[in-house]
Amino acid sequence: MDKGWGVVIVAAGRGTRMGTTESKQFLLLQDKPVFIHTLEVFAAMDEVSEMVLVTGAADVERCQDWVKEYRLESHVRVIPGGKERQHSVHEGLKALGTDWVLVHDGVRPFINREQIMGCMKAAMSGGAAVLAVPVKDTIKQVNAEGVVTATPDRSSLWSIQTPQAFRLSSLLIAYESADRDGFLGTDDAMLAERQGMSVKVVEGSYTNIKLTTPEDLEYAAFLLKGEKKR
Ligand SMILES: Nc1ccn([C@@H]2O[C@H](COP(=O)(O)OP(=O)(O)OP(=O)(O)O)[C@@H](O)[C@H]2O)c(=O)n1
Ligand SMILES: C[C@](O)(CO)[C@H](O)COP(=O)(O)O
Repeated sequence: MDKGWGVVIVAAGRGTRMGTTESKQFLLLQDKPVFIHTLEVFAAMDEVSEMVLVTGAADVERCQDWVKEYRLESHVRVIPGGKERQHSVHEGLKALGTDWVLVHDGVRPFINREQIMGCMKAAMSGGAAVLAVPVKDTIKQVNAEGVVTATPDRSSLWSIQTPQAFRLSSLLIAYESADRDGFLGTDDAMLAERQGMSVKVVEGSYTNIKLTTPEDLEYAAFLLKGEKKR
């Protein structure tokens, strides 16, 4: 029997680039913590059978309280993460018992069902898929002296987002291999690519931002106002 889809939402980072006292995943957007906005999108999907929220060890209890407050306790388990994003994702993967997995950043609250479904469908036909958008700027490679060394052809460059979708057993093998080799990647697909897996890119939306630096909060408030009007 197909054991369906599990979701790992990572929210164990410190948000150093945001520079706030409170970690960015716990900041309020229209009175609701950022990570709750994110959880609610996945919790509303019948296609999702298991969901794990990975947070800092010191934040597990207050996250459980928030999860109860927003009536998500039947959907979400809260577990402690690790030092880097990759370690947190690995903890989440080990906690799941599904056939397929979506990995998503807790600080990308503007994801929607349509984009998630696109990613799931592409993974089920090809094994792995990531949401992404074509880059809008010209990208240059620059050396330590601040001098341009190359201008890659923009038509082949994409800005990679989450969710990223995989067969759980394959991604676990990729994570174990990275762990053994001391390899640290900046997204989940990088680890799958190391195993020779083919990763399909699914075009998403420029509004699926990762809250990273202070100006992102103003844009997030603007986006949320627009959502409420619809
Ligand atoms: N040890 C870590 C580090 C990051 N993350 C999560 O990974 C996502 C994307 O990471 P990023 O934006 O880099 O978050 P931070 O590490 O918190 O930010 P910064 O690098 O500015 O400190 C976030 O939801 C973050 O909470 C995590 O679960 N565990
Ligand atoms: C996984 C990710 O969100 C894809 O864009 C991103 O790579 C996370 O990177 P960060 O260094 O943790 O911001």
